[in-house]
This record gives sequence, structure tokens and C-alpha cells, in this order.
Amino acid sequence: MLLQVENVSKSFHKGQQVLQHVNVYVGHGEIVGLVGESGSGKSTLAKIIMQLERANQGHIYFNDVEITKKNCSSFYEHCQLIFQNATAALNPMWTVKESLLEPLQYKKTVTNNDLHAMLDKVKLPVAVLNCLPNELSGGERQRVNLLRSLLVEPKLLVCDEIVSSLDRLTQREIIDLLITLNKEQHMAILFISHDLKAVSYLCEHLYVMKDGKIADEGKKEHGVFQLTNSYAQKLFQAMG
Ligand SMILES: Nc1ncnc2c1ncn2[C@@H]1O[C@H](COP(=O)(O)OP(=O)(O)OP(=O)(O)O)[C@@H](O)[C@H]1O
Repeated sequence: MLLQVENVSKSFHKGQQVLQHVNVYVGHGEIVGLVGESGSGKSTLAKIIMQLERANQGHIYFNDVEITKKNCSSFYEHCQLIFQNATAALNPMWTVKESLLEPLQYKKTVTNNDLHAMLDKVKLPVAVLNCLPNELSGGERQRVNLLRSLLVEPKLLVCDEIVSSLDRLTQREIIDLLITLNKEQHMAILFISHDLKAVSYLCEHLYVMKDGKIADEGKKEHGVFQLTNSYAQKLFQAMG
């Protein structure tokens, strides 16, 4: 198993349990969805996985090694998080080229040819390298953000609502790109979203969250998730 979230619980204030005994598993090269209503605890779980928040209880394992604050820098070489607000993730003063090269400065040399090949992969023109974030569209910014994470060649990409603010066509292009990266680089994806259509299209395995608990989980068979919990079934019936 690549990622194991074991029995994670979290409360910010006394009495308000945001996550309760959550177990989530992502296999090598697997695309796993996590859906749930607004406030069900999805982003909090993503932050706990990435060691940006501390769980009150439970453990995170990556490749069977427990992730803690102490060893998380090597974890970040293999696991990257991207989130909805691509603008906030990019330094407004840096050109795209500076933003792309910054996470790699101590790791490996990236030639202009490597950069151009990667830009091509995420369907961005070479001209964006000299642009500042505010000179790009929302879709372009999210592609830059994605590319920034991909240059590290992660084994797992955690995506928190990354297509929610984009139009349907751009959403589809980014999701198709994720599918290509998954196939070509065997990169696993934890795709957190409240967009059931996007999740149904992309994911093979799904967790449904409700009020901080995993209400159901199921694999996709013949294009349909096999869910047994009545809340989870209703969610998908409502989608039509
Ligand atoms: N830093 C914090 N301090 C206090 N409460 C918080 C904090 N972060 C999240 N919460 C609370 O935890 C609950 C879950 O929030 P979270 O952002 O994880 O939900 P979500 O499922 O990601 O929602 P959305 O789909 O709207 O992003 C909410 O009630 C939220 O107010």
C-alpha cells in the first residue's frame, strides 16, 4: 500500500469532532476519490496527510513508513499536494519559470529542454515561462501549479478541489491530463472533490465522507461505484 490513513481523528475545539476514526488507503498507481459535502472534513484530512495539521489520534503511513514532522521533508519528495486556489499557491512576484524551478533548486538540474517538454505535457506554451501569475488565466495557473508538483516526480499527488473553480472544458482537460500522468508515470492520485461527475469519470475507487466519518467506500464496476450506504447511494442517484 502506498498511503495508509489509519484511524485518524481530529477536533479543533472541544466537542467538535471534524474527523472520526478515518481510514483511507491508496495503492501504488491507484486513482482514489474522496467526496463529501462542504464541511465534511475533506480538506482537514488532506492537511493531516501532508503534516500541515496534527491529528489528535491516528497515523499516516507512506510505503509502510509512518510520516511524522521529523521525516516529512523526504515524504514531500514523493507526495505533493495541490489545492483549489492556484493563485495563492504561486508567488505573485515570481515568473512562471522561477516558480517552477524553485522546488527543484537543491535536487536536480532541469534543462530548458526538460522544462519545454513538461510544458508541452501540460499543454502550456513556452511563452508562459516569462509571465507573472496575474498574466495567466485560472486554467493556466492551475496547470502551472500542477506542473510545479509534477517536476518533483511524485509517487502520489493529493488534489484538493483542484478543478472546482474552472469551466467544464478546462476541468475535463486537467482531469484527462491526470489520467495520462497516472498511466505514463504510474503516479497515484487522491482526488478530493465534491464534483461527483468528475470523480466518477476519473476515479476507480471512492470514499464517501459524511460528518467527519467515512460513510462508505467502493470500487467502480462497469462505470458505477458499488456503494451500499444509503446516504452514499442517494448522493449518486441525485447526480442522475
Ligand atoms: N483551522 C481550523 N480551525 C477551526 N475549525 C476548522 C479549521 N479548519 C477546518 N475547520 C472546521 O472543520 C470542519 C471541516 O472543514 P474542512 O475544510 O475539512 O471541510 P471540507 O469537507 O474540506 O469542506 P469544503 O468542501 O467546503 O472545502 C468545518 O466545520 C470547519 O469549519
